[in-house]
Amino acid sequence: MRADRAAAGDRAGSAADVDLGDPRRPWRAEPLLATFAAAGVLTSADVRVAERLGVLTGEDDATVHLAAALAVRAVRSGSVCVDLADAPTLAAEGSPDDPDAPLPDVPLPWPDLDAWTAAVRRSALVADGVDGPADRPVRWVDGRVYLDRYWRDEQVVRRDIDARLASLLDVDDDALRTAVHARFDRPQDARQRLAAATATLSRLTVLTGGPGTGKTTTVARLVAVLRDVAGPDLRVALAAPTGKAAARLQEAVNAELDRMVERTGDAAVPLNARPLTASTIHRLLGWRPSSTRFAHDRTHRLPHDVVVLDEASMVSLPLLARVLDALRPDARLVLVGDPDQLASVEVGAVLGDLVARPVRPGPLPGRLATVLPADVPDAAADTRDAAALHGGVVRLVVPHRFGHELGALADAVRRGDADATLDLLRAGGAHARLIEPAGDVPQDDEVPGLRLDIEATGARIAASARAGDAAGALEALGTHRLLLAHRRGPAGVARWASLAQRWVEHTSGELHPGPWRVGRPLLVTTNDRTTGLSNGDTGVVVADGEGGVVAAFGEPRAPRLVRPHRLPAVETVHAMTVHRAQGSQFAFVTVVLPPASSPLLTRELLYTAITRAREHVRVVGSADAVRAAVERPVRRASGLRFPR
Ligand SMILES: Nc1ncnc2c1ncn2[C@@H]1O[C@H](COP(=O)(O)OP(=O)(O)OP(=O)(O)O)[C@@H](O)[C@H]1O
Repeated sequence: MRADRAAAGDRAGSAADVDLGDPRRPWRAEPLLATFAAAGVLTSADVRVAERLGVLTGEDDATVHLAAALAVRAVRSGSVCVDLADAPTLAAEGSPDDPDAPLPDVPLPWPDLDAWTAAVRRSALVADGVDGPADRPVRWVDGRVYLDRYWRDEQVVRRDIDARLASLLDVDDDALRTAVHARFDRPQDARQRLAAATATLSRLTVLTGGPGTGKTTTVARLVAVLRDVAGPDLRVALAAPTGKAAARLQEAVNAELDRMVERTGDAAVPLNARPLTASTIHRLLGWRPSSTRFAHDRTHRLPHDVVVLDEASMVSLPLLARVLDALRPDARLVLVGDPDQLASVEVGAVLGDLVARPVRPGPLPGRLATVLPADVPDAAADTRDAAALHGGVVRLVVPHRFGHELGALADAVRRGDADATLDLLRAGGAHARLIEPAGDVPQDDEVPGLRLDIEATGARIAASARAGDAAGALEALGTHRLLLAHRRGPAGVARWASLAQRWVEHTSGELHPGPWRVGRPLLVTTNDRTTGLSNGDTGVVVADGEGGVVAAFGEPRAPRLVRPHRLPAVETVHAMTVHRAQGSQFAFVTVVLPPASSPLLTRELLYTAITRAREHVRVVGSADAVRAAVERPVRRASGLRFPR
């Protein structure tokens, strides 16, 4: 029906009226854009921005407006740009930010690609090519259409990173070799040695690996190597995209440094200013609530000699561009993360791009071969990892923590092997399990084990919370977590969280009725300077032993206690989205998958969900849904994977 209305508008040759009841749809738009909006490909905002840009630049060609609107849509769905040749396929896959929107069900009037490209390139709205004018809002480069500001961020990243890789720092090979072998002395440490040597020699290191492959351990020890080689006063910054990830990084790095001191003695670890602190990337850059700019930028660089960014898969393209702007050209940047996980909720999949992009041959592999000849991947046997070294990419491959089955399962998903994934899930065993519901969406009585786990976790949390044992309550909070792809709908957080709440209350009863019920699991939903709590932090309300209550957050080993009246906005957390859970791990994870048709169901989503589990994962979903997820890698368009 929407398409009929648009077609009617088309015939009239004037602005079309489209679905007045739906706020996402423009109620008046030019016919071509109205048709795409009616089909759910564009939203009202996409159309409005494109039409406005047309007015400002005097461009009245509707196909150019369509390209601009698709560039806005691309950003909304996490892509940096839209490839015009690919646009029809992408549109047919539905809208990732509105999974409930229907897929286009009528053939859409896509312009002829050659004519469309020619119109875009000669438009006054568009800068044509890398050398096109700097004052146009949209840019076309090799078939890709960008909103210009994202193209500029992409250029910052591309140019800065290429410059970083073009030359090496002045380091004494013998000192480096000695330090690296001293800090990583086991045979299985080969890749970790390589990472530490890369971080010392190169101004860019990309340290990747699946869960438990030793990334954080490597960060701690490479800081020690750097200080051994470059001097104890080296200024090191540790940062992560979220407060929770930063807290985890700080804890893990300092614990590893303590272990090193235990092993080798304080004198052998010249680590000034220990313990090291970690912050969010925003805080490191000097985020100011009243400004759109960070305190540190090209004109006021960060003082650090080394910046380590953990959980780099969650870093957006614009944020990495701001980090590179703020970093001194001679400072080292170490990006650490797992590129197979879900990318940033904002624009870009920059870690994945840096791992996948073709790089020019650089000096690093040759130098590493001199320093650590036995540890450099063999170009004949390990082509991919050997070539990646030119880009500063070191991949850790030995899982040290993961249970055997969980590692194999995560690997099958990562490789896109749906049959192997289903076989491993169906084989059951101690670490993984598949529960296949009768219908498209699981009903609560189809997962009795889930109810028992949620009740048991709730009871453990409540028992510790009642006893005033904050560490025990936080420990119990990490026992089991229910994860979902969607926020709303039958397979969404809202429905499953309220079910979980009913189950928990059913067993434990209302201990202390009201908002600060003892044992209530909390999720912080905003950043708060006063308490230092960040969006995504989780905690528990515990008894304070004096008849009152206090909320406990952070790591069980060092709980942070905050009185309820000082808390920022919080929610009860019985279930969360997979996105939210990124950067956290739980002993036991249950993930409820949406129907196979959901555009949110992707390989990265399933991989991220599975790898949140330390011991066991239960996947609730149809075989079709598992297959759809494994076979659908997220496609985020970006120019970084191309030569220019
Ligand atoms: N070379 C090694 N040999 C043996 N054990 C190691 C090695 N490197 C790390 N480990 C151990 O493996 C476990 C996981 O290491 P670590 O936490 O550094 O991994 P990670 O990749 O950061 O994991 P995640 O991404 O899941 O946080 C730790 O217990 C650590 O002590």
